[in-house]
Amino acid sequence: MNISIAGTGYVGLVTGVCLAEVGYKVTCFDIDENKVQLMKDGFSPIYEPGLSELMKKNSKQNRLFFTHEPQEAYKDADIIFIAVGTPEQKDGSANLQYVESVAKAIAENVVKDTIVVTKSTVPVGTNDKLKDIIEKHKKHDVKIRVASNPEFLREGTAIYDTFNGDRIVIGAEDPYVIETLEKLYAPLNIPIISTNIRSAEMIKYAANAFLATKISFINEIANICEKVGADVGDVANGIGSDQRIGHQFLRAGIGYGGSCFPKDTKALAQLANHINYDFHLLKSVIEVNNDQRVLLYEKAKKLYGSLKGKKVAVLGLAFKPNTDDIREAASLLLIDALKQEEAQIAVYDPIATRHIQHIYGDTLNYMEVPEDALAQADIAFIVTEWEEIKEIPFSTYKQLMKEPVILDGRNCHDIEEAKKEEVTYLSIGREPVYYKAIESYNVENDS
Ligand SMILES: NC(=O)c1ccc[n+]([C@@H]2O[C@H](COP(=O)([O-])OP(=O)(O)OC[C@H]3O[C@@H](n4cnc5c(N)ncnc54)[C@H](O)[C@@H]3O)[C@@H](O)[C@H]2O)c1
Ligand SMILES: O=c1ccn([C@@H]2O[C@H](COP(=O)(O)OP(=O)(O)O[C@H]3O[C@H](CO)[C@@H](O)[C@H](O)[C@H]3O)[C@@H](O)[C@H]2O)c(=O)[nH]1
Repeated sequence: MNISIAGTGYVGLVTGVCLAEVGYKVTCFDIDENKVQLMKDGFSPIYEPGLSELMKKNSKQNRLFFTHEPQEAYKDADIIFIAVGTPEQKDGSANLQYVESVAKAIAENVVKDTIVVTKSTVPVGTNDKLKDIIEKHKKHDVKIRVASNPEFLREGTAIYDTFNGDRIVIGAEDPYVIETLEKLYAPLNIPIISTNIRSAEMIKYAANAFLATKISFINEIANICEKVGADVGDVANGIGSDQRIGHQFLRAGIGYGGSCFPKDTKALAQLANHINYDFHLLKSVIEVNNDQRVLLYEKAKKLYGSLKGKKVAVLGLAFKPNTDDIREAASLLLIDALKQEEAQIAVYDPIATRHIQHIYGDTLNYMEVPEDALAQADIAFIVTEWEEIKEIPFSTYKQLMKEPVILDGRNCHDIEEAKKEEVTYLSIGREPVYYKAIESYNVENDS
């Protein structure tokens, strides 16, 4: 069975590599020529633990190929996965130009019966549209069948998730398609849920919206905890122990980011809007997240009034650990606000720095180690909970900073430890720890 993948972002490349790993011949196609050359040379264009090794192994064993020629990719394919981006448009809805252009390219190049499977996250009804586009533009008399097969992998654990997913969703109406895809995925040994195409498309948005709802819910509980002397960590543990609720996605913090939750929640709200359904709950989830993302900055403002000229360290730039992705990362909003205030900003991330550098150029100081960012800093912001950032002890902050004022957006440290170590430590949804009154501390305002 020949498999082709259109788009070599996280989803496309990981899917391609994992299917090659279980024995299929896979051709990955991308319109970005440089990216394709990089992959042909054996390098992964994205940071994802374990990916480069599997890429090299399967290329060497002649199961994994890369091309930027659509004809080479599509002509002999039995199954073509569409895995290109569906970014957010100005009004929040999903931009379908990339999936639609893949559909056209498929139509122009296929010469045999093919199943076209959409892995990209697309609004309900898109697969029907793609089928129409293919039918309209196809050059040969071949049968094109379509299926929706949404992807649930997380960045940073994408390979693990692909081999250990909770379920594979196959949305298709044609029994031949269902049977073929069930066979394709059989080596992964993951439960398959078969639905019609529209339900499969909806499952993806509903899953992301539900997880985002859990996060915004716990973040609101956190904000209340701060005001009433409760600890959100204990509360999350207390409610999460109820199996009906579960522990996952109850980590309070500075909101959700990344390439999926922000755009997919907005796209679902827009989808509802288009059918005149007011999705109140989801709109609130988005609003809560927008407020949450500026919380650390607001805490700093309450402490100091103005941040002009303050030396600040931003620890962690990626939207979460184990990825270099900065799409919709909380660090971006924080840096923008700090720049506006004319603070002096030193940033550190184990791997995402170059992407931030691309945006901010020489307006920030880029540090190779976190200690250099902390040296003589007035305030440290913990934005991404990388292991190595979590492991920095309070003693290091004390030793290096002018005065240890730590604003932790990911609740990386223990409150009692902060008290014992005599640092100022403000986190999310937990008791604030103030040490030594900096003259402008405005503790009353914080209550
Ligand atoms: N990133 C994730 O963790 C994740 C997880 C599940 C689902 N998704 C969804 O999967 C889709 C892809 O996301 P991503 O983050 O992997 O994408 P990405 O934005 O990282 O990469 C998309 C790739 O597609 C390529 N491309 C654009 N137009 C093309 C065309 N016509 N033909 C071939 N290649 C083309 C681009 O050059 C790019 O390399 C999105 O719909 C996203 O919502 C993403
Ligand atoms: O308890 C939590 C869990 C996550 N987050 C934040 O939520 C965002 C997303 O995290 P995560 O879900 O781990 O990362 P993604 O790689 O964006 O994966 C999500 O988005 C993908 C793209 O659709 C889906 O495939 C995955 O199933 C879904 O988890 C990040 O900013 C996290 O910091 C929290 O704030 N608290």
